[in-house]
Amino acid sequence: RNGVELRSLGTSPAAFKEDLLSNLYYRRGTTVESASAQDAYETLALTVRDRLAERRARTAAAHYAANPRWVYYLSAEYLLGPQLEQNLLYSGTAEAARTALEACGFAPDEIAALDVEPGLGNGGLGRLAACLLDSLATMDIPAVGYGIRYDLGIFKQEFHDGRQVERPDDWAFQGDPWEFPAPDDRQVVGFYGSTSVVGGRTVWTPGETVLGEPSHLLVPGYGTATVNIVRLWRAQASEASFDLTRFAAGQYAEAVQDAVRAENISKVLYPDDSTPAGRELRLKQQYFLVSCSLRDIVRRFRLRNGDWADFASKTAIQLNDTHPVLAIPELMRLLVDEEGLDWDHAWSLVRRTFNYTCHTLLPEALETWPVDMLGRLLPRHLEIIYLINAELLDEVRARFPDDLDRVRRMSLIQEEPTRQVRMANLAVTGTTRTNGVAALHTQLLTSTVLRDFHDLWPDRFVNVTNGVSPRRFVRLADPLVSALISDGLGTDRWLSDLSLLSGLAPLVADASFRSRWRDVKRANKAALGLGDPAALLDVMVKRFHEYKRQQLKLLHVITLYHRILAGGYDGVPRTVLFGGKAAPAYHAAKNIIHLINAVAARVNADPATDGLLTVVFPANYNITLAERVIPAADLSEQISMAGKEASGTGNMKLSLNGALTIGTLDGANIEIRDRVGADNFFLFGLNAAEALTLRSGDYRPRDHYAADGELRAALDVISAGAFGGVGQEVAASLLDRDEYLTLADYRSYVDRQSDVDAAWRDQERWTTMSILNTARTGYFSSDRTVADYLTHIWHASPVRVDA
Ligand SMILES: CCc1ccc([C@H](C)CC(=O)N[C@@H]2O[C@H](CO)[C@@H](O)[C@H](O)[C@H]2O)cc1
Repeated sequence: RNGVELRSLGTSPAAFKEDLLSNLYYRRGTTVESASAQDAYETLALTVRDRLAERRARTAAAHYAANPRWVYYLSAEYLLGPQLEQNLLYSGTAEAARTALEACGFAPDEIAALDVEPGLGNGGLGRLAACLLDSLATMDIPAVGYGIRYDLGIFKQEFHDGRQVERPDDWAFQGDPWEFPAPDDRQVVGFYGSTSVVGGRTVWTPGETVLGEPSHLLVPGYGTATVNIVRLWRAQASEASFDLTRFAAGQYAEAVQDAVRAENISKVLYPDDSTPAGRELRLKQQYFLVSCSLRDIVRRFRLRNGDWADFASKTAIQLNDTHPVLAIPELMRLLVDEEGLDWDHAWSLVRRTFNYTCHTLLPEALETWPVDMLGRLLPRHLEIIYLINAELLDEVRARFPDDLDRVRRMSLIQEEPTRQVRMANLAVTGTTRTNGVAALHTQLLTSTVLRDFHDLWPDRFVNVTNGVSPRRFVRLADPLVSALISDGLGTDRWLSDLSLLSGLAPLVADASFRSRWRDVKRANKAALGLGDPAALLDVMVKRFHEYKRQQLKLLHVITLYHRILAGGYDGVPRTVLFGGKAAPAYHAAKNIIHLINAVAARVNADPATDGLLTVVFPANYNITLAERVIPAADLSEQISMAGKEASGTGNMKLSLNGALTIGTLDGANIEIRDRVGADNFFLFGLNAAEALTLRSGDYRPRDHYAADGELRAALDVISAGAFGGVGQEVAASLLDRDEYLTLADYRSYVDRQSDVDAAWRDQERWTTMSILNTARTGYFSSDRTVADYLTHIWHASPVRVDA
């Protein structure tokens, strides 16, 4: 644009080294001789970032010229992972960087270890958002991710006497070289206050305002010039908030209290991943994200478009679960109150602009907000929600006359026991498409929690099965298997077309390929350094939740221990690895963590288990650790109660890295099994319908306790306090309630584990199954997921960016 030519940065090692040195001097203000490792890291990051920023400039120019239809992804969470390795790979400068660093006397691995990961998410939902952004850029789709730049990310997990202890995660303490602050795009966000009608228009006068300052990170595409962005908002006090009078009077705390109050909005990520904390600050965070992002989206629309009628055709906004659903009444407010559009026109634009992804089936995870809290914080939005509700219920009454129960169930307002706004109902009502994240999940959504809405608007519901980025979770995490795959296929094009993995299937007949495949897995286990690399590495890594049933894996461990103590043990040597955090207020999950560490201490200390059974639980499971554990795994534990795990994405990452799955017919496990073949999947347990029947019938967990000696022994040893008196409440809740049918699935699970042992003993058979798991799970690429979103929901097209 305006004929300004961008000088392109050289890609040669010499050019890279030259830039690294000049950045060290001019941007870091130090010299090679006196530079610290942190200096080297920051300078390296800037030098790599510059090369991506050059592509970003070209991308922005191409997008401006194309005036395309945009995909905007609104998410309260992003688990982007460490940025350095990714940006070295995507900029093609990994080798040049290593040579330049060594030439300057820096140790590349020491420098890379300084790369912190922005832990701006809890688990599956946050990581999916990051994988989708990676695929959108790789597929040249004009897209922006919007989120919150929390000062403190997901807590750091430490174990003290086996108990989880949470430590604040001040991830940007050293600053973040990858982000671009953009203070000139600040937005003003209002809260509280009141509304009045002036000249037929409603005016909201907020009681307080804060500023939203954006900074963005680059989201490079793989194997293409496109570089999109993710824009993260940080709350700041409006300059007027510092109270000089109070300061002069020595009331220092009071002088800054408004500023602190404002900044608190983006201070910390809420560490819950199932039960909403229901705190007003969380609601403030959600509106803060929505208000800043919609204003920025409208600003961008106006750069190239003048007619509101074009807004929906130029803008597809995806709501990542209910957390950003206030965007629906907020856009109505902007269009009706600020832009003066009439209600119906505004409503049709809003509905055509938004789409909603639901990520859960747990009733307690579906957010509702107290009417009085929402009405106090956002008075105009509550009015708009009431108006939307009135129209909805008119439609319901017209379609299902005299069905008061249905009206009560579908209302956006829950009346009993307290008046609450149902965010999932608002999400379905105010969007064009609602999708689940796996076939079973979408089917259950439309037949249970959202059944009424499916009855009213069946075509609004569509399934889009999750996926994962093969660049992050195969190429970056597992360079050894990536090299072997490229060698086996004779190309590395599989990295942008994962369906090519199917070309590996015939290689199961090639004994040398099988042996190289085994060597890679063993090398990855050795690199992980947890347990004997020759042992079967049995991995369960995910957030702790009783529906995911880490407690079932633990009962299996205790059963194996008992079998070893009993003598004549014929199981294969096994290392059982747990990884994952529990929400700080989720005591049942924290008790399970405590018990796992107590059992591990006992099993690992007992010489009887040497060479047979080891239990490891590395603390602080995050993307960085996942990238080390997943390539090393032989067995993937996906053992949730059927009908509870919406999809799972760890299951996909582990299969793609050649781990075999033991699992239930839940979430995406079903689709993984359908693709890898029943012979290459260890299935067990009740399916969703059977589980629901048992759960809603008179399920008595004690019957299983009474009927199964090994189960009884495992529960008794816990209840007896044999593991340092830890975990008795875990055993008690399994015997009394067992909400997630752990005891009902125990026998089927433990017996299937014996089949795992049998398969492992035949290493050629195991390796064949492992190669077939990788070969047949190309479908679970987030590129395929994005292609499905484009076909069924977003309808956006790629814009070519010249290299
Ligand atoms: C309000 C508290 C809260 C916060 C986060 C959530 C998320 C929806 C929980 C989550 O991460 N769900 C997971 O999303 C993944 C991506 O779609 C799925 O693969 C997992 O099955 C699902 O548990 C629920 C409730």
